This record gives sequence, structure tokens and C-alpha cells, in this order.
Amino acid sequence: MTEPTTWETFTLERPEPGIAVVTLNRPERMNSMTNTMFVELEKVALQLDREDDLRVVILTGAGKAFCGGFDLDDADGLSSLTALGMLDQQELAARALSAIRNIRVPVIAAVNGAAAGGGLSLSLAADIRIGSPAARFNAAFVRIGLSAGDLGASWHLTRLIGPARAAEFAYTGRLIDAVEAESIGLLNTIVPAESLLDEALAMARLICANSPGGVQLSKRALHANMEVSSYAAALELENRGQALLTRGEDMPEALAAFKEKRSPKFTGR
Ligand SMILES: CCCCCCCCCCCCC[C@H](O)CC(=O)SCCNC(=O)CCNC(=O)[C@H](O)C(C)(C)COP(=O)(O)OP(=O)(O)OC[C@H]1O[C@@H](n2cnc3c(N)ncnc32)[C@H](O)[C@@H]1OP(=O)(O)O
Repeated sequence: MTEPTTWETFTLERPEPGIAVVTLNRPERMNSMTNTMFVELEKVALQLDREDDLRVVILTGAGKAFCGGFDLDDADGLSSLTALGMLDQQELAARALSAIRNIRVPVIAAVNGAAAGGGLSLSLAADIRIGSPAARFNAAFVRIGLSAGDLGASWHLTRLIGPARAAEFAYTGRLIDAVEAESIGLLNTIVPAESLLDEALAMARLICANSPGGVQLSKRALHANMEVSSYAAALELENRGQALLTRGEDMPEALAAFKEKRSPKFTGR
């Protein structure tokens, strides 16, 4: 395990090869979001995306919340924003969450507490969400005069939990607890609070044991399939990905390992 690097709004740790853990670190403010956090999250996401040896990113929060959304104490400075200024502000935030969503390796959100507003949007930027029993979600936007059309939340919710549940969630702004979140697919699974990070690491290790190219092109295909309009277009994307992988070193290594009844040694080349 290398030494953690401390940014102003989060810490970055590397518990073992191939795994990076980003922990939002403003627990006194429920890890709520500020412009500094957006700038730092975009920077670290772009940095991680360039690391050839990286296989999985885990995103979690320090203290009792995952992320309370935009820092409403910080919002005062924004209340005088013109619409154009607000557009710039929203685009700054959207760039950060887009950078996290588009990291080429899987991102696991270990939801340790409340994910409210932009915190919900942030959890949705991850590919997988595992939660402690304290995990709670709300589209708090409508309670403070904003919309659930926020940082990808409306895009993900309609695809993840279905349009009707997304509508109820978005329009009521009510809290959804971990049990309900798991039942509607907002959480992949619930684990005891004390083992949340260990469970996220265990899932990350499973992913690390697989072909990096296979995993990363699987992520690319799953993301692309949320965009393509037809089954035929999806097949075209999938076919190209598989063809690319068969030209790499990992598939022959996997086949050889299978025959020799040993674990494959993937290189990602
Ligand atoms: C008037 C509108 C201005 C909005 C300006 C927005 C500017 C534009 C920014 C664009 C880009 C970002 C867009 C972003 O995605 C938009 C949003 O995120 S909007 C939603 C903002 N978040 C919320 O509304 C959530 C509010 N909080 C809660 O719902 C609950 O606190 C919780 C997170 C569900 C946790 O509930 P509890 O566990 O019961 O804890 P408490 O409620 O008691 O809170 C404890 C403590 O934390 C403080 N706190 C909680 N959330 C925030 C927050 N978001 N910002 C600042 N502080 C927060 C809370 O005040 C308590 O403090 P204490 O009283 O103990 O000092």
C-alpha cells in the first residue's frame, strides 16, 4: 500500500496494485460539493484514466455521509449568479462527474451514508453501487428550487430504476433507504457498515483478476448501449470490441491458462 495523497477535498489511496480509493473528505459538511471539489475530482479522474496499471476505482465518503450534494453554505456566493453564470457553474460540475463516469476502468461507489442531490448524481456516475445499511438517496434538487436534470441524474435514473420510479423519486425528493434502494436496483447490494470498504475491495479484486481489455471494453459496450438506438447498432459495437480483443495477448493467454489449468497472467496488451 502506497502513502495516501491528500487533496483539499478528498484523499487518494492505493491499497493494492490496480486499485485506487478516492474518499471524499469534508465529513464536517457531509462531504458536500464545492467548486474546488469539482476541479479536484475532474483532475484526479483524468489522472487515473491515464494510468495503464489501474484496474478499478472505488469512490466513498469519510464520516457519516457519502455526499450531501452541493454545499448549501457555499451556495450563498452563487445566489447572485446570472443564468449564464449558473450555466458555467453547472458545466464545471458536469465535467467533473463526466470525467469520473468515463474513467475507462470500472468505478465502484461504496455508499457509506446519505447521497443527496449532486451526491446522488455522483453515486450514479459509478458503474456499481454497494451500500452500508446507512446508505440513503434523495433527489433533493426540487426541495431547493433545482431540477433532477442534474449532472447525469435524470439520464441514469430513467435507465437504472425505470421512468416511473425515476419520476416519483425526482418529483417527491423523498429519501430512499438502503433496503428500498437495493430492491429497485439503485444499490447492487447492502453489506455491513464495518465491512463496506472490504467488500468493495473484494469486488475490485474479482475484477482485477480478469482481462483488463475485456473488462474495459465491457464497460465501453455497456455505456455505448445506453446511447445506441438499435439492437443492430449494439451488435456492431460489440463485434468491433470482440474483434479488437482477439488481436491482443490476453485472450491467447487465457486460453492457454484454461488448458493448463492455471490462473491466467493478464497484461492488458
Ligand atoms: C437555494 C439554492 C442554491 C443552490 C445553489 C446550487 C449552485 C449550483 C451548483 C451547480 C453544480 C452542482 C449541482 C448540484 O448537483 C446540485 C445539488 O446538489 S442540489 C442539492 C443540495 N443538497 C441538498 O439539498 C441536501 C441537503 N441535506 C440533506 O438532505 C440532509 O442533510 C442529508 C444529506 C440527507 C443528511 O441528513 P441527516 O443525516 O439527517 O443530516 P442533517 O440533515 O442533520 O445534516 C447534518 C449537517 O450537515 C449539513 N449539511 C447537510 N447537507 C448539506 C449540504 N448539501 N450543504 C451544506 N451542509 C449540509 C447540515 O446543515 C447539518 O449541519 P449542522 O446543522 O450539523 O451544522
